[in-house]
Amino acid sequence: MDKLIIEGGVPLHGEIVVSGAKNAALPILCAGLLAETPLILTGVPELRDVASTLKLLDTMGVKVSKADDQVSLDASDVASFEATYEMVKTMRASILVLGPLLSRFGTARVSLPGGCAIGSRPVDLHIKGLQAMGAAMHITHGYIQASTLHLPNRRLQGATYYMDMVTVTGTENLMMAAALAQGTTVLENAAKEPEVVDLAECLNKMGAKITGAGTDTITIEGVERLTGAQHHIVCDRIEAGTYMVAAAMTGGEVTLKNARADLLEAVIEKLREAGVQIRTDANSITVKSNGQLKAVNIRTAPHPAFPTDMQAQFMAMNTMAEGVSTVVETIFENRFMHVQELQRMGANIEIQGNTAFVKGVPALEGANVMATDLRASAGLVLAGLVAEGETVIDRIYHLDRGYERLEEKLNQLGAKVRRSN
Ligand SMILES: CC(=O)N[C@H]1[C@@H](OP(=O)(O)OP(=O)(O)OC[C@H]2O[C@@H](n3ccc(=O)[nH]c3=O)[C@H](O)[C@@H]2O)O[C@H](CO)[C@@H](O)[C@@H]1O
Ligand SMILES: C=C(OP(=O)(O)O)C(=O)O
Repeated sequence: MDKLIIEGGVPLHGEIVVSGAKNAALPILCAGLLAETPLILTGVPELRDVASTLKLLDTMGVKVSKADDQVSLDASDVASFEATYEMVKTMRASILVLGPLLSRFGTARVSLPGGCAIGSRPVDLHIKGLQAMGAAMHITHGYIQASTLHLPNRRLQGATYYMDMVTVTGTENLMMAAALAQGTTVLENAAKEPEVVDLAECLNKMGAKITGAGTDTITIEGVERLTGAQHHIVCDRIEAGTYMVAAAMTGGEVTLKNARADLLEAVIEKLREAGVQIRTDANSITVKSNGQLKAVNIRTAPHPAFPTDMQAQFMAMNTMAEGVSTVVETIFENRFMHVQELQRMGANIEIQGNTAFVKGVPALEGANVMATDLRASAGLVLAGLVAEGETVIDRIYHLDRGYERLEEKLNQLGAKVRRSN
């Protein structure tokens, strides 16, 4: 199993290009199922989750071709309407095929994702939303079995649906389902994440009629068919945020190209509060720090508030900052798996319920640590970059799910990172 070995203590300097967003690419690849002619995507990151999604689409009969960051999907001959347990367990975002399959083909069989390291992660709102649109939904043997065969013209029926929690993939699944429904769907208390907006923009290019994406009410006027289009995936704000924290912690100066400050307001605000200098323009962000940071309190919440996907990285930063901070996780009940590992590196952290109390220490120490989920692993990499001596991170396949060419990009900035097996 691959390990990452990091020699800490090198300030990062230079420039890197931020990749396309994993969390935009995955739903948009699934949206390819909706199109009767080829969908062409650029800016698709080279990630394990993207490879898993392409494999899943391939098993359904979608013709997939890929060259560098361009992916072309031809869903004119889909023959299977199933996402098996084997597929869904490697990547829970596979649930995103449910809405497209059901609305275009009237039938879908998708394994329930179940929980994961960060929490229970139910999909009840995806299911209830589709039921509100008239679908027959049955859960049997761990699978969601969905059908529209009893509905007029076998089409989902537009509905108004209030989601009682803000759910990103739930909003995306229902938006894709509603795109081909008969009549108008209104999604209330919808997720406002930039990746939802990117999906809506792609769907509109494919012929959908969606307004309000990026606000908490999204209106989707169903159309009879969707066609292919060309779309460039929005930049990965979480990847950008992770490198921003890396520059801040190591006391360097890093420019991120293809990064959008308007998608990172809460993160930028907190870094400035920590004493980091940040300059932005339309398409890039420059972070400069002397490595002397002040601890900052964090509370995760749906966009535009502070993202849960940046919580572990800021926790790592707080461990070496001056002062005491609280980190409150309100989205996932178990997203503190990095804490025990950071403690192994000398961090002073105490957890009470969904709050971590972090007291900055003068220095972290390199140690052997274990990656447990994607962003927890990113937090450990950041800690390793400033720790004294060598940090060895085991189980880095988690990182490969979401960070394109991580060690290459870090080394480009002067870090000393290598992979070994
Ligand atoms: C592929 C992708 O885009 N993943 C992101 C997505 O995950 P994902 O879409 O799975 O997360 P959700 O936004 O759905 O989850 C938010 C909260 O709603 C709850 N919930 C969700 C659905 C549901 O049917 N019932 C329910 O109770 C969850 O348990 C959680 O407490 O948003 C998360 C929150 O920003 C991010 O951490 C993930 O990186
Ligand atoms: C939790 C994440 O991804 P997923 O929803 O795919 O598990 C993430 O991107 O941090």
